[in-house]
Amino acid sequence: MGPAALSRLLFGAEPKLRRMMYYWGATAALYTVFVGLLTDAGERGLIDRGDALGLAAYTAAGIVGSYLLVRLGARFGLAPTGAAALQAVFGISCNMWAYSITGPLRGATLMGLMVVVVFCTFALRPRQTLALTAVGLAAMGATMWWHQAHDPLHYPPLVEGLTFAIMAGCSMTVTLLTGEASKLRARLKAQKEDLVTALDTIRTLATVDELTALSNRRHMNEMLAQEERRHGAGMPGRDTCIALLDIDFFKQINDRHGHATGDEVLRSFAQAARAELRAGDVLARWGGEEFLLMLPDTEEAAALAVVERIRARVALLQFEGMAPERRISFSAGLTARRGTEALADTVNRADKALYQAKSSGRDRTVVA
Ligand SMILES: Nc1nc2c(ncn2[C@@H]2O[C@H](COP(=O)(O)OP(=O)(O)OP(=O)(O)O)[C@@H](O)[C@H]2O)c(=O)[nH]1
Repeated sequence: MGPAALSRLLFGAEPKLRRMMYYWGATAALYTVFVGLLTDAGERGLIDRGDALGLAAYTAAGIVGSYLLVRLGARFGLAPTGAAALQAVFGISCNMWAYSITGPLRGATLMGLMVVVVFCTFALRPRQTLALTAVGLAAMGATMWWHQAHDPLHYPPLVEGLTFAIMAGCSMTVTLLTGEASKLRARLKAQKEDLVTALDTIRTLATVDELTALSNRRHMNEMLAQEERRHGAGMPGRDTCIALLDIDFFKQINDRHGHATGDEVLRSFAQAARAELRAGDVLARWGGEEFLLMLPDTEEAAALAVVERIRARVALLQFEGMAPERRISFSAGLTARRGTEALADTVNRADKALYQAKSSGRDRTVVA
């Protein structure tokens, strides 16, 4: 099994789960350092060795338990927030235990509570973090109270009281500050999502014709340049055909039936033409009632067949308010790219052919 497969097995493949596993790894490393220090203090006789080993075993079991909780929790319906809250409660219990066995070092163990608070801000909402901080303070307060009541010689009430007040002040401040940071992060995330949506809209506006949903002229120019690059890059060059299609007597349609019907004709024309194209063909609205069709890797005869298929389909279109015998027709100029000429020159030739189609009676395709 390769390292990637092993990592997937241990930490899952889903990005959110992997992030939670990463937090687990970081906290596990921190616990290991704490436990290592406490065990060392036990070896040096600063604290009871048996107590230190007991806490080390409890922490090790907690690390394994947390791993299973995060890795497998989702399978049993446990939300990541639930897993994080349980880990935080475990962290608080470690803190209570550490405070109780570390004698003169106990003040330093209170730093652990800060770690729990900061950990929560990554996985929980600010209110939930505040609630867990309150639980942590209550738990530590109870621990301190119990010790000063049962062993006032080693846990002087005044020292315990002051220590508690300092700890409560600090952890509340940290909770509130990290809460603000969380809100800021959430705001940034929302802004990022808004920007992505706005960018999507801008991209659509820049490339799509609003009325027909075809590519617009700007996008078509990009596609022409891309097609030029494709051939320029030494790809086996087959024919690229360009056709310009222009609806006949469109002004009449607008004048007689209104602009809305004119728009409807444009939309239906686009839909009908698109239905006859392959995936690689590109149809764009080139101007008012003029459309540019690019057919890559297509011989002239095949391109002509496509344009005539479009003509047959367009002729079947019917519009409300228009007599059934009033057919929509279009004129077209079609040409194949010659050698390595710029596609702009091919388009110009198609334009001239279109002009000929118009002047020789319309409803026809002239091949240049
Ligand atoms: N409804 C509608 N009309 C448009 C749109 N864009 C351009 N037009 C109209 O299309 C008409 C084009 O008219 P002409 O260029 O004279 O062409 P034609 O009437 O089709 O004549 P031939 O091309 O010579 O057959 C103009 O009246 C434009 O106002 C649009 O988006 N919607």
